[in-house]
Amino acid sequence: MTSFTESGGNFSTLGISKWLVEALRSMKITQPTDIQRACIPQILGGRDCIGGAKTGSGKTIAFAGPILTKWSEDPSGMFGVVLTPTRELAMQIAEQFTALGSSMNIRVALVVGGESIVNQAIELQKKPHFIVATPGRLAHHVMNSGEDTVGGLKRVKFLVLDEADILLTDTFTEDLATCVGVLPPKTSRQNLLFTATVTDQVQMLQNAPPVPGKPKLFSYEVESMDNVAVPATLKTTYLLVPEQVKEAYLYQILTSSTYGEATAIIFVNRTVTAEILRRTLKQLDVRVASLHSQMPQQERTNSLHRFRANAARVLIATDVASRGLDIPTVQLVVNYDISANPDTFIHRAGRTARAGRAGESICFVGQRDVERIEAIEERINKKMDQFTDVHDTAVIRKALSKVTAAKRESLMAMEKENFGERRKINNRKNGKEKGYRKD
Ligand SMILES: Nc1ncnc2c1ncn2[C@@H]1O[C@H](COP(=O)(O)OP(=O)(O)OP(=O)(O)O)[C@@H](O)[C@H]1O
Repeated sequence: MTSFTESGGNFSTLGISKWLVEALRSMKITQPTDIQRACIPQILGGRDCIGGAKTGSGKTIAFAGPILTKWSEDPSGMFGVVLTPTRELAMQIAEQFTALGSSMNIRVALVVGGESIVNQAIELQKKPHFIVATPGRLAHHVMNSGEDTVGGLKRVKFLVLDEADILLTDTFTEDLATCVGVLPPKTSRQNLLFTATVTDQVQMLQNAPPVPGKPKLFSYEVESMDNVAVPATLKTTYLLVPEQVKEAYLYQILTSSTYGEATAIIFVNRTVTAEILRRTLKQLDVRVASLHSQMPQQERTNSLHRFRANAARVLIATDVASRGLDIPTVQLVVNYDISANPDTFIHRAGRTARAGRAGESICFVGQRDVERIEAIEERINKKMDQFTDVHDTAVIRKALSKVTAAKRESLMAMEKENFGERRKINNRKNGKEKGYRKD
């Protein structure tokens, strides 16, 4: 059974407020998914909650629904804080809260890196109902602003860690502690953790002893019948590709009769690869945008807008785009590079095949990637099929020479613009790029 199978009940019977049921209905959301059905009543009942469910299965409404219901009973002061690992995901969640709560005049502050600190402080002083933030930037405000700006945090009723597994890694420990340090004590707030990949750190919290004076933690993982960790509607394939001709294969796929119109995200491991690919594909007239941590925030935001609006149909991205982004039109995810962490595959591939839709993931496999693919197959409990839509001779004949020329020009332009040097300076300023930056 998938999370999108209807199995009775609706949002009203789960306890969601009438105004919010209406708001959901206007978005054509009427039947709760499994994770929503399980978690909403428990959260409304005052329990902390750890929710694990596949990508695209509706975790956001599983927490937004009950929080907004509770808030509307007493819509004053700062009510909740939602923390996420990336800026773009924070933007998306802030937009969702704003859209859902618009009829109730909700005020949502977005507090993320790369945007004006002063403007954010002004927003915080206006006492928004909700703060959606990346931990680094919220920690900055906590440490550098006065009571008038962050004092309201002392009274929030809810803390949400979305993509909890990554927020519980070392990268975020310090900032998370700073943020949580100014919230009310654990016993006086509800803590909600959601993730598609329940890691050992998340499990440790599941097994934590009960907090005296607090309802027992509710921990729920949606079980799939087949035990497969990716959506049932996701087709997973691999393609053996020699390192030197990866660009040509990618170009061939993106311009083939099957995928020539497809909306696609291409995941790479390094910002420099993203930049080379973006420039190369642009020269070859593919409508392309990119998203990585070496871009100024305004460019990141513009890129994502262009991609969402289909002004670009291919997005080249590092793992800043692998978590949570909900772009229903994405049909294809290419793992151009394979990540060393199998969970990363789950999140990347999860940018397609969302909410019961079909989608496809292709992994480019070089000689050194074989073990990584095996680890992914073991993690997701599913064997990938071989991708057969592209043929070597056709690739060589049609694509290689023009792709090589376009790549050469791209590299020359990047050298002229000093891309590598700028990257090193940025890395020194921000801590080394690991897909996530402390922002
Ligand atoms: N009950 C529902 N009925 C129909 N669509 C829904 C329902 N709940 C959520 N959706 C839609 O499903 C999509 C995926 O939801 P959401 O972004 O919350 O997934 P997620 O589980 O958080 O995924 P990820 O793990 O990738 O962050 C969204 O477009 C959302 O609007």
